[in-house]
Amino acid sequence: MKAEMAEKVKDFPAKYGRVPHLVVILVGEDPASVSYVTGKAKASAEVGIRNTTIRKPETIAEEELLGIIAGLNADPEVDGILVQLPLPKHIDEEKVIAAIDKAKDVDGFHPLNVAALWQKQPCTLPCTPKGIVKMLKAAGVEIAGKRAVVVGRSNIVGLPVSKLLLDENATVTVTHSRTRDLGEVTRGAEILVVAIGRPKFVTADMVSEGAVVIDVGVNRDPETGRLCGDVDFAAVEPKAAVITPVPGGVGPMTICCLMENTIECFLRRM
Ligand SMILES: Nc1nc(=O)c2c([nH]1)NC[C@@H]1CN(c3ccc(C(=O)N[C@@H](CCC(=O)O)C(=O)O)cc3)C=[N+]21
Repeated sequence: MKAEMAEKVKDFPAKYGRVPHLVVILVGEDPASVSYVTGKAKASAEVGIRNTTIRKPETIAEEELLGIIAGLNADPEVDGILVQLPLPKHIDEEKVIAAIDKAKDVDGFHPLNVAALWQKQPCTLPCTPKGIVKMLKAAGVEIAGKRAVVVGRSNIVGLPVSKLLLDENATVTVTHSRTRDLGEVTRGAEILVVAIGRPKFVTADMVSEGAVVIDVGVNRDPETGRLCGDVDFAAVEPKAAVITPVPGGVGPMTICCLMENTIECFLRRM
């Protein structure tokens, strides 16, 4: 994907006079957030997208952050705005996301983009759910008619990926912390998407032979301190038809979709 996008972007200066410009706002110094933001800058460079990262201290006032967003909204040379989440507790995340121009919302988190998604109208799709469906298709997984089980009901992954799978005509079950007999439900999955944020939560006994397993988790393994997913990969991989690893699966795909969304926002403005 990155090579294809780079090929396309190469022609943009001649065609449009400039390349797409993504602005990432990072508040505070959480090491995980710093590492994700660095990943986004690196991918931008590979694709030929201009990246500006604005770093602000943890103590920034909500008003100042909203002021920065207003400036970026008004800047004709900014195509995409991403505010790295989570934000410090004194800042209202919903208010900040809603302040971003919907046309520059490369995350697809703006309430108008969310509404458009649920109404099947054209919109910027959230990066992780979009990447998951792309991966399934690229791997030749038929989605229509399949039993898909989503573990987790967050606004950024669980809910939107459920909607996208429904749009692909899967029969979707959304499970969560209050689901009874979770293992029984997940064993019924032909496609299992796990996004709950608990290291190695999904064990081999919860997965049926031949299932397609998508692991959205980004956790630290409490024993080794290494990055790990929500799925116990070593135990589940032998049973799965296909499975995404962590690292090297959904995370990099999310970043690719962010690049794609940035290009789409740019092209809509041209
Ligand atoms: N406004 C906003 N948009 C986001 O898209 C967003 C966010 N806030 N806050 C945090 C989450 C998390 N997220 C990841 C993206 C890529 C990897 C990724 O590429 N991970 C690598 C490993 C990276 C490493 O080694 O730390 C991998 O899985 O192979 C992980 C996590 C985007 N998020």
